[in-house]
Amino acid sequence: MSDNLLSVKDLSIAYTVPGVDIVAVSRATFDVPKGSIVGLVGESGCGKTTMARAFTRIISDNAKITGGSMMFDGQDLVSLPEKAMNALRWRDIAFVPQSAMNSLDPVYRVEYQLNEVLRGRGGMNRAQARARAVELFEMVGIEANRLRDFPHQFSGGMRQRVAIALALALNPKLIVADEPVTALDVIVQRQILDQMRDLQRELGISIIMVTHDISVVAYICDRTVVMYAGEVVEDCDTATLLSEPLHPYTMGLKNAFPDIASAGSGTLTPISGAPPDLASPPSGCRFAARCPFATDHCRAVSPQLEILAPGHSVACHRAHEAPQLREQAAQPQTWGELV
Ligand SMILES: Nc1ncnc2c1ncn2[C@@H]1O[C@H](COP(=O)(O)OP(=O)(O)OP(=O)(O)O)[C@@H](O)[C@H]1O
Repeated sequence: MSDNLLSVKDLSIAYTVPGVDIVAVSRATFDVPKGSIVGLVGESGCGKTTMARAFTRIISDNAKITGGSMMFDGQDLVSLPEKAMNALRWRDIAFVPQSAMNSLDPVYRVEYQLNEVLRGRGGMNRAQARARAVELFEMVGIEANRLRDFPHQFSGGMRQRVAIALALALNPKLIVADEPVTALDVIVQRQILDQMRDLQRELGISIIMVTHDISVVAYICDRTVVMYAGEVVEDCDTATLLSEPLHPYTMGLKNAFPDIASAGSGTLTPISGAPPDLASPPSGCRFAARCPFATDHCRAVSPQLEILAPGHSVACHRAHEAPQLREQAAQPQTWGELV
């Protein structure tokens, strides 16, 4: 029996827009161990949301999974018939979308929206649904008398808690949360992340946490998958990833974000430049144009994701030189304008 709840292997997802194919996710490979929080981190546009949505198979009409597998509890979500996939949604895999306002309809009271899931999908009767709604609100720290409120009557942080309550409604095994704390101030972020961690431990569920902010993964994730331009470039337990990153992009991300636990002190060094256009990515390493350590070989040949140490994969030709590169990466001048 595998210790992984989800195993993603060589997953590719492409969007078709007139005249071009945008490969938003390219041969992504990583595992989500049972009972763990796994972060998917990378800059905007690197394919995190596309991949996160693929786990529920609710993707845009112009998107297509073009290869690979997603083994969830013994079933491949890529090839699962739609009826079986639909049965898994909410019950086994629940999604918390990027903005809680997107998941809450402003014209309906929150209890009505919980009922849609509890009664509509969970088959509960009125009394069972009411009891479960009260329980869910207690779990996320909101008083039950607020169930009759409309979404606009809640603060941003509370709306996010409601979205988490909705995701927990039918006791899923996996919650996929897309930037669940991004729009919130750092104190509320910390409260919500603490609560997600407590609930995850209490219920033994797994969470995939999608974020552009490495301080969020540092705060809450057991493992972290770093994505760049549609590819997984590093995958490791979070403590090792932060203390001994092997990929220059991970080293750069670490310098670019404040520490959530210290509420943002210290100097930040951004990675200059922008990710490549996914409609025509470069043939070598996709990060080469922004990497202070790139060589001609990096620009010419795409590095494969390889296991360099137990549980630590990286896609970088210079990963074996990481200790020296880390020292240089810690200097802000290393990340000055690249030509
Ligand atoms: N419906 C769509 N049609 C065409 N291209 C799309 C569509 N949705 C996303 N893309 C493209 O796919 C790529 C990956 O986008 P995606 O939203 O998955 O990235 P992301 O890392 O989640 O970024 P963000 O945090 O900004 O949402 C981007 O180049 C984006 O422009």
